[in-house]
Amino acid sequence: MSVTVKVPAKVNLQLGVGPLRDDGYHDLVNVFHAVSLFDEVTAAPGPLAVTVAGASIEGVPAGPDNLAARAARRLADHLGREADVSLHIDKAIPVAGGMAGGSADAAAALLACAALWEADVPFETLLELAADVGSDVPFALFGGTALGLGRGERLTALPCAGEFHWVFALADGGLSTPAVFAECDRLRAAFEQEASWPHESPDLLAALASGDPKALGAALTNDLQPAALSLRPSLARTLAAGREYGALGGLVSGSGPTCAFLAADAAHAAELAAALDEADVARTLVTATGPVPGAHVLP
Ligand SMILES: C[C@](O)(CO)[C@H](O)COP(=O)(O)OP(=O)(O)OC[C@H]1O[C@@H](n2ccc(N)nc2=O)[C@H](O)[C@@H]1O
Ligand SMILES: Nc1ncnc2c1ncn2[C@@H]1O[C@H](COP(=O)(O)OP(=O)(O)OP(=O)(O)O)[C@@H](O)[C@H]1O
Repeated sequence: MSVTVKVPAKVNLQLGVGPLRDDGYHDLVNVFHAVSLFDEVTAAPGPLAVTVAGASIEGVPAGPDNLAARAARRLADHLGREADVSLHIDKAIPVAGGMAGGSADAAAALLACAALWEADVPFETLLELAADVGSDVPFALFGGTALGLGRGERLTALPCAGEFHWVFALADGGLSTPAVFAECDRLRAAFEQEASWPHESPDLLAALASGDPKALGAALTNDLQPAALSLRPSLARTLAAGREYGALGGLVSGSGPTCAFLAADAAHAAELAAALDEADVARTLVTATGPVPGAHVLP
């Protein structure tokens, strides 16, 4: 018997970063949006092991350090049982790309193990266990569009009308999330910018609620973008090309280096992806839609 869970990537529509906390994290105003790029995680009985397959999986640990294995151990601890599960990850979400691929696999592993072990774990408890594994993990269970406060783990669903069409420009190599947060702090100190408490953007929330892509494109913001650009200056060219070829909006996704561009509809997304491909400003271009549901067991 085995259980397979499908889990989406995310893009951050607003990422407001507050001051550094004593525990090494930053308080965030994090508007998450789940998009149709998916990993699949399959759990089967056996000694704890992780295998990974996919076209671009360099740097993904196969073994106990994989976030999926950490999630399985966290659930096993909670249930007071052995983490006797063999996990296989089929990866399509870019690695270290700012789209929460590892967090997605952790969320999928929690759900797959709960089903495999026939453990009746309430959704609220799964969200708490998810937050112990990483700040982005609860949202991968939650899906849709949501506001994340605290480290990003305190979630509230946001109204979102219709479907948005995205183009993702994937970069060569990843960026380390802690390094990008540290660069954000360094830049703020260097330019004597006081980190203020972020607030939800009313324009962004209104654009989501009305399903207006033009308004959403104009309201996208990411406080980590200057830090990602500082560590990876070539992203400035990618973002400029998106603007030049008519994206309704564009930004670095989370800690980067993936850049996300909003299109008016499916045809516009395909055109934009082709133009950016031709301009040679990214390793590869993929189109996706959002919002999509969070992690779920496949029949
Ligand atoms: C950039 C985002 O992807 C936006 O959704 C997330 O904030 C990152 O979430 P994540 O990858 O799950 O990050 P975690 O594994 O929880 O934390 C990794 C490291 O990122 C930094 N970190 C993360 C989240 C947060 N709110 N403040 C931080 O400063 C800390 O240095 C932390 O040690
Ligand atoms: N299942 C996994 N998939 C990808 N990376 C993993 C996984 N488990 C552990 N890792 C490690 O975590 C690092 C970051 O991977 P991930 O793909 O989650 O980054 P990310 O998408 O930038 O994350 P986020 O958007 O949450 O900041 C990888 O470089 C790898 O060393």
